[in-house]
Amino acid sequence: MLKLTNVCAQYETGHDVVRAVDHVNLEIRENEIMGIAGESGCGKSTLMKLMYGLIEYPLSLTDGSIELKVAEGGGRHGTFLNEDIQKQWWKGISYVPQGAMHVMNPVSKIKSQFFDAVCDKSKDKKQLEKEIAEYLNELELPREVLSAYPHQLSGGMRQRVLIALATFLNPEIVFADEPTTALDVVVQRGILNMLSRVHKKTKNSMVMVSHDMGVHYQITDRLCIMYAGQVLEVGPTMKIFENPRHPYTQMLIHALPRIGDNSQKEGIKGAPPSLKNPPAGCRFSPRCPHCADECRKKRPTETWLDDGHMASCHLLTGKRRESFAEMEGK
Ligand SMILES: Nc1ncnc2c1ncn2[C@@H]1O[C@H](COP(=O)(O)OP(=O)(O)OP(=O)(O)O)[C@@H](O)[C@H]1O
Repeated sequence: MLKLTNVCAQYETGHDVVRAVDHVNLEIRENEIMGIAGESGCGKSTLMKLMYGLIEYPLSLTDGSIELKVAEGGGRHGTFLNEDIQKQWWKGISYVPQGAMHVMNPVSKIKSQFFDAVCDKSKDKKQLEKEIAEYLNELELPREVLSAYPHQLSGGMRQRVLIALATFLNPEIVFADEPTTALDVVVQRGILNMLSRVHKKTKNSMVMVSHDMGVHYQITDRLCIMYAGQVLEVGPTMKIFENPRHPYTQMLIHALPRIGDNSQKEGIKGAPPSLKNPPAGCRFSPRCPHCADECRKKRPTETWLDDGHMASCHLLTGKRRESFAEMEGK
């Protein structure tokens, strides 16, 4: 339903450009939760903005296309390209941005924020308020939040209100950017449960950006691993956790703490490259323990493995494939 083909996008910053997204191919399917993971600055939020059609200065799309197909129903079906995806905001697709406090109007009660977002003049206000209260109730939020200002709610409650606001009109795709960041683990679990509940009820698709692999493990169906503006691996989440194919993903997963495992966990040495002047070849090669000459020179192609699992690494192609498979088997 949402397809990115060879997408490249950059930010203009005075004299320089930051190539935040580079040749990305990705598909969001019906009724799935797709997770986007990677280190800070790898382009996760930018990719999400592009999928949401939020393409405005200093960000521009320099190559490729983003195509949204909305199914029949509600009089909003059709195919929308790039910036035109904005025509589907709220009803067709919606966005739960990072930082609930910053995106809500601090001087407006939650009720007014719902009325502004829903913006259905044909509906009687009392009826609309009743529907909103019923929806909040379904999501286990008290109706009293409607009379509150954002600062009167806790961080977790504000985030839940934002999710309710974004999903009230039953959009076909919900984008959530770091929905659990800066919340303690108990509140985090509540937010993840709420997202799962909305997903099960509406059967919509969700795209969730998080740098927290634990969050992806708990909630996503498929996972996309980004590094330095590129997609290194995509596949069913469980497959990626059980059998990560890209060395970067392997290192990310091996660095996760596990109950009963007291071994010292090592972080990934080095730092991601600058997106103003990224290295030729594989962008992970300066940090990769398997780096060879071809990795420094040539960008690896996408290699599709079994069951919709893709990784982009020279170890998965040509002669090195067999020796890598042998080494992994040991
Ligand atoms: N408005 C902007 N102007 C210039 N550069 C930007 C802008 N927004 C982001 N960038 C740069 O684009 C790159 C990708 O940023 P992006 O926010 O998409 O990464 P991210 O993976 O979401 O990071 P984080 O997890 O820290 O939010 C980074 O190098 C960042 O500095």
